[in-house]
Amino acid sequence: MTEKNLILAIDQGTTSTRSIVFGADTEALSTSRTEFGQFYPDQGWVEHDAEEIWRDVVRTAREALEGVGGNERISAIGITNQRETIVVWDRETGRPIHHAIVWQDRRTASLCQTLRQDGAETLVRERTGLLLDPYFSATKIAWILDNVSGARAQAEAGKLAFGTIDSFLLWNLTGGRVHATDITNACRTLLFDIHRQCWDKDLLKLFRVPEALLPEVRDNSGIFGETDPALFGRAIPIGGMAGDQQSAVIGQACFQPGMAKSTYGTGCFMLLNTGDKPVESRNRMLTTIGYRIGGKTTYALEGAIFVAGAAIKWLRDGLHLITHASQTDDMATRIPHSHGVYMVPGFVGLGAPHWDPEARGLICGLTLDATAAHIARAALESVAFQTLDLAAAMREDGGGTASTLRVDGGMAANDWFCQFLADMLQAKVERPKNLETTALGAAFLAGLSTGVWSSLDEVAGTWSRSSMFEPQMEGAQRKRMIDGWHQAVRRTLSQAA
Ligand SMILES: Nc1ncnc2c1ncn2[C@@H]1O[C@H](COP(=O)(O)OP(=O)(O)O)[C@@H](O)[C@H]1O
Ligand SMILES: O=P(O)(O)OC[C@H](O)CO
Repeated sequence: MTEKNLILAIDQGTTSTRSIVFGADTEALSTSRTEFGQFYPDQGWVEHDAEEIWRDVVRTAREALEGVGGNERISAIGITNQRETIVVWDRETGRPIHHAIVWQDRRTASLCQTLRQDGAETLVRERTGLLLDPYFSATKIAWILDNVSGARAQAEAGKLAFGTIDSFLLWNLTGGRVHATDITNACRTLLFDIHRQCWDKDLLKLFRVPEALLPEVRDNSGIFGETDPALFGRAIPIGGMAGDQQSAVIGQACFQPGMAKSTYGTGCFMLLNTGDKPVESRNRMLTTIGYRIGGKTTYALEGAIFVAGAAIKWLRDGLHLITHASQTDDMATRIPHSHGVYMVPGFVGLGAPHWDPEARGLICGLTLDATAAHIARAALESVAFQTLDLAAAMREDGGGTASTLRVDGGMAANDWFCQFLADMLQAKVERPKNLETTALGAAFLAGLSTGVWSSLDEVAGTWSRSSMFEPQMEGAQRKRMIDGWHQAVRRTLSQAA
């Protein structure tokens, strides 16, 4: 019999869907990737077509499997996904009743504001570790139930299902047999108590979400179900699921308290492992579940920045200053300093630590000798400055100071950025050999449940570094730059900080 020691990881991100087959040595043997449509039906609204996402998942998975000669050696599938984005679908037909509402969407900002004024934030914070912000899922679910004709009544009658993207994919992969999610996705909905680790009736009432909509919540590693044989030629177990940022924690092997990773994709998400205790933040960081394996929960502190690589994408698609994201590396290197130009990429408001959905972006400090290179450099710098703000907040929260930050995601390929990040953080920045850390994390979770890897220690042993960046910048220059950044941020906030 052929040995089954390969894992198919599905990484369903905000702008792209990837399927990657990994070997037991963590090498990516075959990859298929596709970008998909972003819909902006109104100001601050962001939607995806969940059916397009599903078709892309099937196509890329089939292509990745073809790259390794078919499904014969596949032990399991792991799923990782953009978090907080919601889908509501009809249990009978499997069809979504509305486009997916994406984590970046701000349409429920005023509802969040009303709930805050009514004093609901304390309850939300205590139970979920999160804040009342349109970023999270609950208000988006309520929006669909209130705006799609007949949806609320159907939801109450148990005819509809809600899921984050992992759950929607699992439902479809299993031919509509399994309605489940994993704990890292559940804990981002605003409906889940991270201490008791269950859906919370008070929160369901607060957000007016009927319980009949909800999926079952499971550990990150374990058999969630088997694929419909019609999809990939045989039934394949789905052995692991996690939200993409937590999956990157696994892929970066940040298994010890005090270890931190930052993923630079569309947004940037920094997670610090805080061990088996949730750390409450005084600085508007999120307390979240890092992973739960074998019933054992590891918590994390998280700083969420909504725009990281998206600022570089905007230079390309909005301003047409560049044709490839990687050009920004050269542009930033060519000029000796930023010339006092700052960009605050508040395109969809600002996340941690400000949580200001009404803030908007700015570029400031322009003089006639500023060039495209200064703007490109300011965009890269803004992501490092934001990471610095997160690190400072986590330090004050007593979450510890990571002397080393492990980075991944598309932007982490940029050497100039990684060096500037090390300079700002005054910490070492480590880049792993495999930058597809998110997908690798999902592969680890799936492979742990089917015996491809036997323990987290074995997984940690596979991590290896490709580059290390150490702080070099002189103190006074660093301070000047950081002061300028904070002045620029103050100008973007909707209410003076
Ligand atoms: N060399 C680079 N320098 C700066 N930004 C980059 C570079 N390569 C990719 N990016 C940015 O990284 C993002 C893509 O990263 P990725 O991890 O694929 O994101 P996601 O999973 O959110 O779709 C894009 O927004 C792109 O602009
Ligand atoms: O698609 P990414 O990689 O930017 O990740 C999105 C996050 O999960 C949103 O919380």
